[in-house]
Amino acid sequence: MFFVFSSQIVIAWSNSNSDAQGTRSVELIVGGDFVVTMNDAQPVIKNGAVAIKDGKIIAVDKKDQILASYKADRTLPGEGMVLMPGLVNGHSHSAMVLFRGLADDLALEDWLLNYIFPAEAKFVDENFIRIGEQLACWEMIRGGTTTFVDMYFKPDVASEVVDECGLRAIIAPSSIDFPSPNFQGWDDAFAAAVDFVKRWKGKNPRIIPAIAPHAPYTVSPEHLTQAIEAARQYDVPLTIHLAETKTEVEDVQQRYNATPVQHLENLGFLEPRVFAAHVVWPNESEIALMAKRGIGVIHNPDSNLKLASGFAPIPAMLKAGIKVGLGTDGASSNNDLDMWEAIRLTAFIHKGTTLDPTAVPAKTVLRMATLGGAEALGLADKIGAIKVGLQADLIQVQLSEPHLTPIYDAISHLVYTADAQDVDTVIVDGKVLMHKREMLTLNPDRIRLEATSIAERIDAELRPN
Ligand SMILES: CSC[C@H]1O[C@@H](n2cnc3c(N)ncnc32)[C@H](O)[C@@H]1O
Ligand SMILES: [Zn+2]
Repeated sequence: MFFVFSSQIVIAWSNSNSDAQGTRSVELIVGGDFVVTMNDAQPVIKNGAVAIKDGKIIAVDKKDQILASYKADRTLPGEGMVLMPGLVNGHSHSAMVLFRGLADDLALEDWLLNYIFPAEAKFVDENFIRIGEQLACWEMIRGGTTTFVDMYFKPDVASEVVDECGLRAIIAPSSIDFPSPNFQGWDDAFAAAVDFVKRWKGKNPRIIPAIAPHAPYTVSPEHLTQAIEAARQYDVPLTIHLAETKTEVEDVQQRYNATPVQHLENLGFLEPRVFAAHVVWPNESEIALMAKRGIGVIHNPDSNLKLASGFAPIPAMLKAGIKVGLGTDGASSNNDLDMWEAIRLTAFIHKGTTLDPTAVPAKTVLRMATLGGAEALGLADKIGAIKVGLQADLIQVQLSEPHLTPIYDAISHLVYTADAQDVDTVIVDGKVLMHKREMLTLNPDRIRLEATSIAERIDAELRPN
């Protein structure tokens, strides 16, 4: 009988009736042949499933058990698939996808100063950001990224696109001491960034505003201090490029008589709300310092290799206890937003540079791409694992392709073999953004057309013949 007086009684009734097929209502049940949770209490569940209500994970168990206990509006059983947390791209400049392939085979300083900054000054406007952000979100959803950090321009436009497509993002309008699109220099760029943070803080649970001074070699010590003070005042994350190249280390050393991480320490800048991209060239004492101060590090192996920046000492950072996540950087230094490639490169290059096959094992890399990234970004109380109470940011990865056959170990396949095209379904906050590889919140054909027409205009201006 259902004449009950509270929902608790309904639950008690349903639990006491072992034959009841799904008696507790949920929005969604998602399953997989392997559920890779990133939760040490139940690391991989064979034939598992997750029940989702109000966008949150409310149960994780064997599929039979979940189906017996919950009645869902929709079930995505995930036969022949892995279910895992969505990937966290901890560093990108999303709309730079429109500069993909524009300037290759250059070292960072040459690439940035002589090609990218001038192209941004010329071409970045609202339409560029809107279409670039849509293209980036399409690519990220297609490849299983559910949260990303966007350090770029026009944050209101970027946030609108993120809101519409359903992804989760930290939107970090960058401030720099030089003129940048729409700004004369630091003062107006930083004022606009702070204004964005004030307006967006707490506004949308999927969009977290942040402060982002570009780097120690492009932002003065006074301005770096302003940046961290604003991040503290508004209680938001702060992200920065740090110790990316040897040239930066020499430059900062010469100007401020300290290496880049130490320079930030001298300014009282380092604290857990800070996460730094790259950190390719820290010395031993700086690694210890970053661990002590609790800052996050985002490793971008594709970009560090392509721009010939070097190999970040990730094994030493992990050993020191630093929160390390993975990122792609912008698509102009990668040249894509594919986290699977970042995963695989991380797993491979550190074995090669240390001559130690255990330097960064598969499970550690997968953790960096999910929970480790969430920790570095300060979001581990919300995302990064399949665990009761966290937001339902999940992906199903198809295992039936030849390169994934046969399967002994799901984590091995995810790290050493799978790629972006194998992602079948993407869910953020319990909402399905892609299913059977079909985009549900973005229009790929229109985005492709508009991106192509922007690129044609850029090409005609840069290469008139
Ligand atoms: C000021 S917004 C962020 C700026 O960082 C630039 N950028 C992109 N990739 C890198 C990188 N790897 N290192 C430093 N700056 C970068 C972008 O082109 C943009 O001008
Ligand atoms: Zn970057």
